[in-house]
Amino acid sequence: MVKKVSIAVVGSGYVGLVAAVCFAELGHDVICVDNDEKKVEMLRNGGVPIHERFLPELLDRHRNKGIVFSTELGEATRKSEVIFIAVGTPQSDSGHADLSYVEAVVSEIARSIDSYKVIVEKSTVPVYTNEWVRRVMERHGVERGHFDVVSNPEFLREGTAVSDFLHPDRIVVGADSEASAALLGRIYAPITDGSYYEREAAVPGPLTPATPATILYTSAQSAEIIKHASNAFLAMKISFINSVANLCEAVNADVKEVAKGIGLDGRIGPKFLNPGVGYGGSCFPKDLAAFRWVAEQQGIDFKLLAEVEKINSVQKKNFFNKIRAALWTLRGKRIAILGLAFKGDTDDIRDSPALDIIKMLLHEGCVLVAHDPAATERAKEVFPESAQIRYVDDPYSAASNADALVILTDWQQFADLDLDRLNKALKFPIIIDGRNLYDPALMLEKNFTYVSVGRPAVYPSREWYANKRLP
Ligand SMILES: NC(=O)C1=CN([C@@H]2O[C@H](COP(=O)(O)OP(=O)(O)OC[C@H]3O[C@@H](n4cnc5c(N)ncnc54)[C@H](O)[C@@H]3O)[C@@H](O)[C@H]2O)C=CC1
Ligand SMILES: O=C(O)[C@H]1O[C@H](OP(=O)(O)OP(=O)(O)OC[C@H]2O[C@@H](n3ccc(=O)[nH]c3=O)[C@H](O)[C@@H]2O)[C@H](O)[C@@H](O)[C@@H]1O
Repeated sequence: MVKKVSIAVVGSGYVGLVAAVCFAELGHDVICVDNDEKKVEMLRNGGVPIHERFLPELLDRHRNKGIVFSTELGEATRKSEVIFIAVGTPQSDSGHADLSYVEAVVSEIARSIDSYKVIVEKSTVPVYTNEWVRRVMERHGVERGHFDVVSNPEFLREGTAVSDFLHPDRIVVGADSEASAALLGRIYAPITDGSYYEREAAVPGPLTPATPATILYTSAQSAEIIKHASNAFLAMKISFINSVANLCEAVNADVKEVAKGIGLDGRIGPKFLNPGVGYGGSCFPKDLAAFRWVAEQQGIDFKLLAEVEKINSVQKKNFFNKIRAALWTLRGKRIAILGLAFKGDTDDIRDSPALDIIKMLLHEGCVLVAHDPAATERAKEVFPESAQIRYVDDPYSAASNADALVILTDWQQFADLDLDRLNKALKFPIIIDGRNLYDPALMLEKNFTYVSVGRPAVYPSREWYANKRLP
């Protein structure tokens, strides 16, 4: 039997909405608050603002039962035992995290509080934010005994957010009081005691009743550092393999083989060793900058982080140069673009490397025809349709009569394309693949010029060219 906790989640973005729905799925009573009235209206009326697997089903299951949507933070504060803050913490001009949204929420909580509350940092924040939250509460006249502050960072990935949330590698709870640690323990109990995984309609994932989720209790500062250090480490792994990929290209080695060989070492592991067009998204770039700032503030020169960022930025330029090298000149060339989102399975284009590369191509005077299974509408807000860029509904229309096709996002749909159809659709069968979705040997067999990342390029044979009458 779940011991219900009444929870307010502030922010209905990727993290807030997924957390709120998952807390309802775990049996708690949730009020999800956002100050964006349109979004709240949409959520109340059955809309789903983000592309995330399992989210529509869970929303249907819990809407107006376990979860309600509201714009009233004061009321939600009074009705809840625990308030999770999941608003944005974007990068400011000087690199550090802009915590003004967090501060605004804390001030509102302080103005509304009427009994003991646990305030939880769910947003990614720099170390000592927990201390600042306490100070803001006190400045508003709330006594320390009336609240606790906990850091409970979120590790979900977009695209697999619901399943990540309900099947986490770990739950980190940075609590400085026993009462608040116990309350957080109660919230996550169904997944730490395994009872959730016994349920018939439980969201599937790797955890089972016998191997439930692990909860790690730390100090608030440690929890804050764990979040930044985790993202920085993952970004470092990507920049590392991108550098190895560049070396592989220079010596005719295959980075896929190399990554497999490295990843089989249990101390390294196989994940996050896919080279590509550089990492993007709303988190790695901003969290790396924020972590670097945190280190700087403490007088620590964490040079490695700057190098990770530099490698990432150069990787995008390297890939653009590959496109140029494959096409010789770019002005007026018609290029099919597959992928706009920062990675597959999401409609999120924030800090998408695809958009950076599109910008470079447009700057060179290319004519682009782009397709993405979910992110097109968002991309149109950045690059509105014009004589230079059009958006189409399927990959083959994008390829039709194009001088080359460029793959920028790792959607499974792009890995499953009919290569014969694609070859016929393109004016020249040239693919520059920033996500290594195809086996070069197969591409050779299918008569493509195929350039990928960290692997030898392949070119159709002379006989094939001789038999093909070029348009
Ligand atoms: N997107 C992701 O995959 C992950 C994000 N995070 C962190 O979680 C935090 C939130 O990220 P996202 O969900 O991506 O942000 P988001 O930008 O998608 O959503 C933030 C939401 O907060 C709302 N909001 C802002 N101020 C508010 C206020 N005063 N009252 C009520 N609502 C308010 C906004 O209207 C928006 O709906 C960030 O710190 C991020 O670094 C952590 C793990 C994963
Ligand atoms: O703090 C956050 O917001 C989240 O940031 C990342 O999640 P996310 O940004 O959703 O996506 P990832 O799957 O980590 O991918 C990030 C970027 O790295 C790229 N990537 C990833 C893996 C890889 O091997 N190679 C690679 O280039 C992706 O294409 C994407 O552009 C982390 O993986 C989450 O644990 C974390 O909670």
